[in-house]
Amino acid sequence: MIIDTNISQTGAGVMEEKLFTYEEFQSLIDSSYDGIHITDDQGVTLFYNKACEEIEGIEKAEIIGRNVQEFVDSGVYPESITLEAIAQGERVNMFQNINDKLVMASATPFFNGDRMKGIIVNSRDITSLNTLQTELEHAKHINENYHLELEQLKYKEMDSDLVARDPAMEKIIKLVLRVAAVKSSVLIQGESGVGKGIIAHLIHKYGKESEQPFMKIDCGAITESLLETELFGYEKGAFMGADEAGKRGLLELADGGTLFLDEIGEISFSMQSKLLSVINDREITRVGGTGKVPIDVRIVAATNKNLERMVKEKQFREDLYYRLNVVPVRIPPLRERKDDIYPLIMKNLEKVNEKYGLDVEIDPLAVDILVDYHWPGNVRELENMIERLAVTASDDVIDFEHIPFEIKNARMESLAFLNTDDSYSLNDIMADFEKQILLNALDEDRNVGAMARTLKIDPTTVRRKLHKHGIDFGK
Ligand SMILES: Nc1ncnc2c1ncn2[C@@H]1O[C@H](COP(=O)(O)OP(=O)(O)OP(=O)(O)O)[C@@H](O)[C@H]1O
Repeated sequence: MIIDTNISQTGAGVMEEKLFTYEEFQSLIDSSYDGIHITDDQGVTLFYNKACEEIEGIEKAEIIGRNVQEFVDSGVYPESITLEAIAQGERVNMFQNINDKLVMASATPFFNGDRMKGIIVNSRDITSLNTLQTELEHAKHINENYHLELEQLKYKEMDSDLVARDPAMEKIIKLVLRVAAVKSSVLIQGESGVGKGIIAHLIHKYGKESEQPFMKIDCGAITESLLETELFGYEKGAFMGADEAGKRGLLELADGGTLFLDEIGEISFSMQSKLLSVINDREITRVGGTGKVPIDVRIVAATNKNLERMVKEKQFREDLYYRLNVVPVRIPPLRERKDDIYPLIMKNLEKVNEKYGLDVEIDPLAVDILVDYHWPGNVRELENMIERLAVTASDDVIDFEHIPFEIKNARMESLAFLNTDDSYSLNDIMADFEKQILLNALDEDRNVGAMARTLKIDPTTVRRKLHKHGIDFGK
């Protein structure tokens, strides 16, 4: 028992067993939260409840007795689920955009024997569900960001010496905090003095193994045989002059923690193979020994060389490169993160003042010039420069005249182009400017692709312009 097979527009004979009067039935379906829309087998509306009025924005009086096709024709319905169910002779489900709402609808034919008598459509406004889901996702996103920001606040408090004010550097810190949480190998690339060492420390410090040892070795600073014994250790009597008791290598000493391989681009091919076996097998053999010692170390490597190019030129093993470069971190040179320069100047001035018991200040014009400078030696050069300026400044103020000629000159050179004389045409000035800009963007690697990205022009144009200005750019 629900709907009389003699269902009609007037509602006469609605209930088979007269459990409800027509009015009772009407108020029953009106109390439904879902929209209920009943039509005959042609799509003419017989019932239309209150929820439908709210969802679809159509008044009952307007729709009763009319064919739903009219509402499709007038654009109220994008398409009619009722007509679709009539055409198919079976239930149809659909999501529809009606009345600026997202509506989930289901149209079910009802029959008298084999003969279709009409269609009943149930509809539900799921806009709010959708909004809720979006809000939930948004909240999750905010939550993640808060988490990261909290981490960053924590790092700012703990690493008050580390400057990362520029958005480029902030991005790196976010990445570093993420990779710190997992044990993947990290390859840090960047010019000399950009802070690769400081970032390697940060990865260890924020990792789960921060209580475990952090060991560092500069692979470029020692001979191959020394590097081998330093890394792998040796058994007693392994070679002449060896320590009687043998020695544990850094890979063993860093067990459970981090081994920082600085200047990884400097290691020989045979050393590369040995390192690759260690990473693959997670065990080592000491020099002069035969036994295997298991190790569990996170490898962080750094280089100022272009390892990718070295791989292409067969100077670095490709398999080792991929093993090390699981998470690549590229630290931009200081000239590409100008927002860091001012805080670095102030921080270093404060450090030098404290170290030598000084009270030196810096004149704003001097700051301007230092911020404008392209710092080829990056943060290390800046640190040294501030120390030098602070300890030699007369009257406790670093002034314009204290700034070394080469730094002032770099700025003057660029300004000089603006001083035209009769023989100097606009084209000459522009050409000189262009050349200077190209020279500034030219990195140690002479990488045309990187230059193109920095200058936001295509590599062919970079090549053409370098050629035009007679700048040597390798390949
Ligand atoms: N973001 C920074 N904030 C504060 N000091 C920094 C920052 N980056 C680098 N430094 C300082 O600059 C100096 C050089 O940094 P670091 O040795 O980490 O550079 P690097 O890239 O490893 O250099 P290299 O390639 O020559 O080994 C260090 O004294 C370091 O403390």
